[in-house]
Amino acid sequence: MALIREKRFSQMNLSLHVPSRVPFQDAAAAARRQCPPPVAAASTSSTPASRASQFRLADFERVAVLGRGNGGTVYKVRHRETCALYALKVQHSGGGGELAGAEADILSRTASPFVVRCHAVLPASASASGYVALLLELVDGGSLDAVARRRAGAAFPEAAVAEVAAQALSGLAYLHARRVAHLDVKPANLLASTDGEVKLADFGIARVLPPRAGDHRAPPYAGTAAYMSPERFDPEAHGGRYDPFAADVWGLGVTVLELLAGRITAFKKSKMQNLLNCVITTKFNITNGMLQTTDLSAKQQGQERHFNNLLD
Ligand SMILES: Nc1ncnc2c1ncn2[C@@H]1O[C@H](COP(=O)(O)OP(=O)(O)OP(=O)(O)O)[C@@H](O)[C@H]1O
Repeated sequence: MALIREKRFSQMNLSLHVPSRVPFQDAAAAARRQCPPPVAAASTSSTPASRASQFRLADFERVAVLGRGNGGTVYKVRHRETCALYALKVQHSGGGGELAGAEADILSRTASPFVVRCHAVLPASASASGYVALLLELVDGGSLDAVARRRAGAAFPEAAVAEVAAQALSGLAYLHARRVAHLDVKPANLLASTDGEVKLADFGIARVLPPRAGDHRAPPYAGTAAYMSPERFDPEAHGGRYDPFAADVWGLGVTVLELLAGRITAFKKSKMQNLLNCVITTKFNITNGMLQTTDLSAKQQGQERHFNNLLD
């Protein structure tokens, strides 16, 4: 419970120490530059995260702060040479370096339109000692949490939630097929673009799990309590085991309910499963808490972008 309290407390206090100075120029310098209209670097770029040596922090100038979390600060940055826009997640070395490395390691295994892309890991250098930064694809609409806050508690239209659910499930299906469990699925970790794309982000506590059937021993307690399934919230009462993949589906279920209701609601497991199966319009299917998919591509082609107007 102490860990739960610690996590809840840290979630309330989003102004935890993050570096106030990072070694790249700020918006004033950016404004002096002659750049064409800003474009985000292509999410389908062939730049793998492992080619980190191509980029240095000094290659970027800061445009704005996109968000702050427990892991660090995320900046909107512009590449000086190409003027391409990125998100730069800067983490402090007090444990953050290791975490950023794990996050980068997982992101470097992924190349899905439904998962935020990591273009490079920018390691600490002599001039930037203590900082580790992930150079991420910029998702220009921000998190669904922020979108929901702008709507001041108004529920999302069902068609928009269906679209969010379908894309998030596509991301989870992709990850789970590679044995990656996200473990922190919630509106704050789903990013939306003004083009209507939804992407899973923040792999700070994600895990690559060994190929083994059945339940896994519960990973160390981490995540966001409100989005945890009962067996994850209290593993001891469930034999110390839960399925991390089913836990992701649960987190998405709570997310869907929250977007539909405009707040977190109480529910039973069966209700969650029925709700997800009703709201999703693709061939996804939730059976016994697990995500089943068939013929992803056929359904993806038919997706509509219902929630675009929410981002205005
Ligand atoms: N690629 C991105 N494009 C646009 N905005 C982003 C991007 N990545 C993160 N953000 C913004 O920054 C915020 C914090 O990012 P993120 O969740 O990755 O940080 P964190 O420190 O790991 O957070 P947490 O404390 O929830 O674990 C997000 O909620 C979002 O608003």
